[in-house]
Amino acid sequence: MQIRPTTGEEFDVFVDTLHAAFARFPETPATLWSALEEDRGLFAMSEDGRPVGTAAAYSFELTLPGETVIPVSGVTAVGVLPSHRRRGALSAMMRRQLADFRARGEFLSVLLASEALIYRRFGYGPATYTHRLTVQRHQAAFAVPRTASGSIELLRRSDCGEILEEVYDRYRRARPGALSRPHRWWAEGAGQSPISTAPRYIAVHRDADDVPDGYACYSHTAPSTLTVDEIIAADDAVSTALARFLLEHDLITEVVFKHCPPDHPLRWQLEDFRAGEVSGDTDWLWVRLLDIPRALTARGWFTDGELVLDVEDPALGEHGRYLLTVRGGEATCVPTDREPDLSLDASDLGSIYLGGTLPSKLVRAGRVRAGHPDAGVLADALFRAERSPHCLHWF
Ligand SMILES: CC(=O)SCCNC(=O)CCNC(=O)[C@H](O)C(C)(C)COP(=O)(O)OP(=O)(O)OC[C@H]1O[C@@H](n2cnc3c(N)ncnc32)[C@H](O)[C@@H]1OP(=O)(O)O
Repeated sequence: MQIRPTTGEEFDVFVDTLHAAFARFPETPATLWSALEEDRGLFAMSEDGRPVGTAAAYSFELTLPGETVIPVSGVTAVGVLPSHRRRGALSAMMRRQLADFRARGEFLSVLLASEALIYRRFGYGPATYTHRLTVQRHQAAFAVPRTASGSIELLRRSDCGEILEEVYDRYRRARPGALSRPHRWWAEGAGQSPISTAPRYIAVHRDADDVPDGYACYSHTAPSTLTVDEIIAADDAVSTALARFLLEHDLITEVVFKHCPPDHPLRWQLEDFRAGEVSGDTDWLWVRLLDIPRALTARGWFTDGELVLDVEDPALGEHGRYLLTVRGGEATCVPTDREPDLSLDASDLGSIYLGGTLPSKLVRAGRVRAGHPDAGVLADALFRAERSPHCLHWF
């Protein structure tokens, strides 16, 4: 299967081929793909010279534990026509992408997986998680006092100017697992709400100096339901103020918070713990390390320690054993021939990298081999992040 880059003039053919892979028709909103980067698309070509598969990548920044911000490629728009599946088109595009990402000097790539069975073979592992929280409004009395000072203003999405972009950008730099939303996305209204300009109400929180420091994007989705696309806030106090605002909405029986991180405190703030029901617990960002020493030394670390990792990477045909040493928040990572504490494959390393998946869980699951009984919990302490990584950007 021949793989070739797309050209700027082929955007329509690219989107048509992608839509056919998903059995969608062109009425899918045109803005959904409008942030695609012209020079980062690939076609898989059939023998008779027709495009039968697509893949692309966005240029994002990802925040690592310790508030380090790094460039990453975000794999997207992957599709192969149903008539040409299981002949290696995806595998050929993935091989090409991994080589391209390394050539760009990147040491990490990320994606959102349409199905969980597709991407492990290419070295990606689920690394951040998200869930939906449905709160019955009439049971939602708070058990904790109000702490945020400031005010809330109600706007329509179309009247927000650059407020959302600025608030999101400050938030994402401090949250492990969060991706940038490049200006191009906001300018194009690309992707999903609130970047897309689909009708939404936006509750903007401003601090005591009137500077926006949080927002909630929501709409009325069923006769008495408010669905919240996202709450983005500088800190927990602002996030709670926005959640209170939504839960005080008259004529509403339930509020659905679509995207909550695993460490979301809201249920613990309510008098009635059962007023909030968790559902839709799912993986979100999948991570793949392209250069293990660079990736391990780039993130922040919060506990001193040493760990020998033996990593098998079948997709790249590579194998390495590394000594990771953390002292005072700084890590070194060098090849070693010491006996491994953990033996794992690249996708499981991707899963534990941001601190959102406990290594000991993967040991208990039988995915990762521990060299001695304490290895799993030792790795848990080492890999933990300052808070659970979370990503809510759709791409
Ligand atoms: C980041 C994103 O964009 S996510 C979106 C992914 N796209 C979609 O879900 C759209 C619908 N699906 C498709 O277009 C195709 O089925 C794809 C892209 C998932 C797979 O493309 P193909 O060209 O058929 O994959 P390819 O032939 O390279 O398969 C490689 C291997 O993965 C396996 N595989 C591929 N797709 C799947 C799947 N959905 N479930 C389980 N295994 C799969 C194949 O069996 C093969 O295994 P093998 O190496 O053991 O033989």
